[in-house]
Amino acid sequence: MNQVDYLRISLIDRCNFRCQYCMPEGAELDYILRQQLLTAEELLTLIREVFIPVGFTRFRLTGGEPLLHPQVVEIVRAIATLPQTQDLAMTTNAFLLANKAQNLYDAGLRRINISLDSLDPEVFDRIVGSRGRSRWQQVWDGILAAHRVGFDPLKLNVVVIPGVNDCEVLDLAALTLTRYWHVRFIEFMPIGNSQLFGDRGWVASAELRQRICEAYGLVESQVRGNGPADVFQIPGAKGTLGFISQMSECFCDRCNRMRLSADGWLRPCLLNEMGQIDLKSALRAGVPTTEIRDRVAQLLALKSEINYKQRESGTSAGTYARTMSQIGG
Ligand SMILES: Nc1nc2c(ncn2[C@@H]2O[C@H](COP(=O)(O)OP(=O)(O)OP(=O)(O)O)[C@@H](O)[C@H]2O)c(=O)[nH]1
Ligand SMILES: C[S@@+](CC[C@H](N)C(=O)[O-])C[C@H]1O[C@@H](n2cnc3c(N)ncnc32)[C@H](O)[C@@H]1O
Ligand code: SF4
Ligand code: SF4
Repeated sequence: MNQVDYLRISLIDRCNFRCQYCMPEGAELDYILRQQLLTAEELLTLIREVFIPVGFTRFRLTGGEPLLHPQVVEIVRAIATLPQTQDLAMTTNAFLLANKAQNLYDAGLRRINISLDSLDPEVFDRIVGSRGRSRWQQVWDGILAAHRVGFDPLKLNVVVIPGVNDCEVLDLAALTLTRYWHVRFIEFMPIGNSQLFGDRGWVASAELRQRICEAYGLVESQVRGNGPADVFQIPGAKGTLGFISQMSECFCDRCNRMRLSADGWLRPCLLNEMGQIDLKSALRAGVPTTEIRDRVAQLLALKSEINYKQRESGTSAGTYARTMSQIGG
């Protein structure tokens, strides 16, 4: 069994975007009430006294949109300075990044993954739900700021939606020719908007690789990371191309992660709701962290049984009580 040492932490379930595939405009979402959110202090207590002692050393801050958290820089600094932290990264939509990139870097964040689904501002705004105000330029400025500040590796996440942005795959791949950026194509999962999925399905990574290979050639490659991407490179390119193929392939047998939601629920598997435990309530009820640690260790022992197993390529993964933004995608 793989060692489970990677914790994806959702700092906040709210978001300033409304991506069609995640939390589409008009969808009724129950946001976590402020008093139900883990405080920064509670989060750091759990990391220091529960997660690190049971073997977690790699952390990713995600959401919702992690940059909306008012103490994001302080949280980064606190986790980055723990001697046991081997890796700390963030996944963000970059809308608020331009002004925060330097502070995050100075606080110890070194790598960042940014969602960028289109190079065409109109298409982008349609995907993220711009509500009449274009968002593309501000996101692009955030990416450039992250590059300038020195985040490395700097990865761009593209959820490929058939008929919406799949025609841009070659242009997005071409970003890696002259830049040290790492573009990753993600198979759209039916977890936030299954209606969109029902209409159009998803595009298999193998098909995208074929298209890119015919245009530019493609060889196997590598980039630092803890996730499920298969990494390739256009020969001679500065950056790499990653393919995250959760619909067409099963990478659950190499699963190395758990997720902590913004309200303190620990979730052993993204696609299976079994086994979750409420760490915040335990902490607030005064349960000693040594006992919470034992509960997490027991869950770790069960994780391989909970890992998603009902995968059938191309079919819906089921319906979920929580969206990606709520779980910490
Ligand atoms: N099915 C499944 N998909 C995942 C999981 N973790 C990440 N993904 C997918 O991978 C996408 C990219 O995740 P990122 O937040 O960029 O993180 P990562 O790929 O783990 O990051 P690196 O450490 O840079 O490799 C997510 O949006 C999901 O679509 C997982 O545990 N299960
Ligand atoms: C939930 S978001 C949270 C972080 C940040 N707001 C962002 O968008 O990067 C994390 C990642 O999940 C991906 N994602 C969200 N819904 C998805 C879906 N239905 N299928 C595949 N990936 C999805 C996003 O594209 C993003 O890369
Ligand atoms: S994918 Fe990220 S940016 Fe888009 S709605 Fe979900 S949480 Fe927000
Ligand atoms: S679906 Fe579950 S078991 Fe599979 S990689 Fe994601 S978290 Fe791990």
